[in-house]
Amino acid sequence: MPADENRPDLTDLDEGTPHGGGGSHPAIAPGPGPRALAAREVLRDVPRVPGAPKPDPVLVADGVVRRFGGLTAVDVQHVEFQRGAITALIGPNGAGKTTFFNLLTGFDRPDEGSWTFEGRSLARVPAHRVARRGMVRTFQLTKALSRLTVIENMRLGATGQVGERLLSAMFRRVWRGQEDSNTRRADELLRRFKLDAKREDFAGSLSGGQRKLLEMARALMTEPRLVMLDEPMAGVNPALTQSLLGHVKDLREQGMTVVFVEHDMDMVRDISDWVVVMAQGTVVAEGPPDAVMADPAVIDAYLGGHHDAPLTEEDEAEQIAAAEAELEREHDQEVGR
Ligand SMILES: Nc1ncnc2c1ncn2[C@@H]1O[C@H](COP(=O)(O)OP(=O)(O)OP(=O)(O)O)[C@@H](O)[C@H]1O
Repeated sequence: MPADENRPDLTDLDEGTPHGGGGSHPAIAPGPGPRALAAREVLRDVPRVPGAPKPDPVLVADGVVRRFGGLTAVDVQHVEFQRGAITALIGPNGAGKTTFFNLLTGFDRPDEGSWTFEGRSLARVPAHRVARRGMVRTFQLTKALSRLTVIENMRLGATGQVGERLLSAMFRRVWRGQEDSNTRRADELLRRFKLDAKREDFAGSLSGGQRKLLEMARALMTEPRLVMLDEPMAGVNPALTQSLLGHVKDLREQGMTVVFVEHDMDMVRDISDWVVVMAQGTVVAEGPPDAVMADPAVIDAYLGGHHDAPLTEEDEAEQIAAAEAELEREHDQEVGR
């Protein structure tokens, strides 16, 4: 996404917003459900440090490194995601969140590292197999998928996930033999996501929010246990925000684990049980939303680490001398010397 769009308001980072209230979005569905309460309770005593062990981790990554030429985009030593919880992965632009998502879900390969889902290694497992094992991610509707109808997109979701171009190319082949049970499931999901009226419309004609709902509904075709959402709020207008948040919370109430990347701090605060913060490829902080957002290390990461350190006397004298010299130069120019 373009830099700076949807960036968190830093003034907002250290102010607690009451659950479900305030912020740029309308209030969301009332009160946390039983699984939300259970997830928060189970995470209550987890140490608030990067790499903290979780009581029941469903996804665990170790030493995952991805370099692009000279740039190390991801260098995650250790991170665990708690089963049944909603975990937000946040961080400034370029922190490596999407790259880390791509690595975990088999859309990209790391230079180093290992990770497991439900105790089984996923290293070198391609994306469509990762999906069949129960871990899916949403991905944006590209032009190719926009030219298919809503129901066609849903049927493709049932195939697991492969590169989008291939997905689109596979469409005709996949279409045959898939009609019955998959279509039933697709129609059920479309009803649940209130997209049934759009069944025969081209996906490209949907609004931003409806596309996000379709992405989520499509990801559920494989009956996953872990759903990874990449910026679910990007491009969603306020009218659909509440519905989207409700659906994400509903995934947790149905027993799924959710990990999402998001810049929208209201959403992060409202629905996350736990927040993992990345900066410059590494995990720099972890904890419950309000604690993380008040953490100086997090604010520092968003500010780029350029906090002013106290000046030494020498530095101060140097700065004053430089400023005086500058003033003198300006004065000389003014008087035409
Ligand atoms: N295919 C690529 N080739 C080269 N550099 C890449 C590639 N993909 C990502 N990068 C670089 O890796 C770094 C991490 O990018 P990534 O998109 O993962 O960050 P992000 O935290 O998801 O950022 P944003 O919040 O802006 O989406 C950035 O410096 C980016 O420019």
